[in-house]
Amino acid sequence: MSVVAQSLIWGVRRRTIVSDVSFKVVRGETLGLIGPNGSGKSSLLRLLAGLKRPISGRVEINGQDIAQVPRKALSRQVAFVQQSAATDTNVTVADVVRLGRTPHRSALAGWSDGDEAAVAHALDRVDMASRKRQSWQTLSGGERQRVHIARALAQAPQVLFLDEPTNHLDIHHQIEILRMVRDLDLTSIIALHDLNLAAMFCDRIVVLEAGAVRACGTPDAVLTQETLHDVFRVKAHIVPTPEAHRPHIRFSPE
Ligand SMILES: Nc1ncnc2c1ncn2[C@@H]1O[C@H](COP(=O)(O)OP(=O)(O)OP(=O)(O)O)[C@@H](O)[C@H]1O
Repeated sequence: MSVVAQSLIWGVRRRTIVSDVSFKVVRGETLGLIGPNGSGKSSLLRLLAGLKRPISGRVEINGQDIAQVPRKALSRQVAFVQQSAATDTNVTVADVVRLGRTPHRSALAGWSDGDEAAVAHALDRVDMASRKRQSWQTLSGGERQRVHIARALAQAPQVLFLDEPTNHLDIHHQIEILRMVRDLDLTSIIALHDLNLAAMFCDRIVVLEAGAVRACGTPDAVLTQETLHDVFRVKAHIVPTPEAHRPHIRFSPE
């Protein structure tokens, strides 16, 4: 499914937090959202996922204005992995992932084999199948993050929004999760702080600065010395890699 942001504006009181943001993500694409702390990445993701209403502008998913789509129908299409999603503590890992099936169930239908298979598959994808009976409360931060991703996968969305999904993850699981998201047959938009991971796994990157789009394009077009200096206030060398459009950034300590 395609996602289109059209002149999105959002803010609180007199402060504009998302400032006239427009871009298009095509079906199957993995878009990275990068920017300094407070640049508006989470706010923009929430607008795109329909969790916040813009002051003006609109979001279209597959050509449909999401403001016109009923919430349950939207949650069959769109899943959102939040930065620090709260979860009731007195539940098992499998219970948390089962919640992902909610949009697909009617009040009358019981829990089906299909639901159970979706949960098992999602747990498998994030390498947590062996922990399904473990209490949520006893998981490490990285394991919780992987279970939240499994919940989103169990939702069987066509568009996946992830806010800093690699927070808390060790390097193996950072790479595994981003590789899995890239290879899923769906459209994904991921807020990331690690610019090298964004370069490795995103087809295109949007750079946000003070709520506005500063640059948008392939990793090599966007991750330039100038942008890194101006937006992130760091000195860096951009090292080409054998993979087209996917540079490696070497940060300079000075
Ligand atoms: N509901 C709100 N009320 C007031 N200010 C808000 C609200 N939501 C977001 N902000 C402010 O808007 C700015 C952007 O926040 P947001 O969380 O979108 O940034 P971010 O780019 O995701 O940041 P980070 O990289 O630190 O996670 C921040 O300065 C934040 O304090």
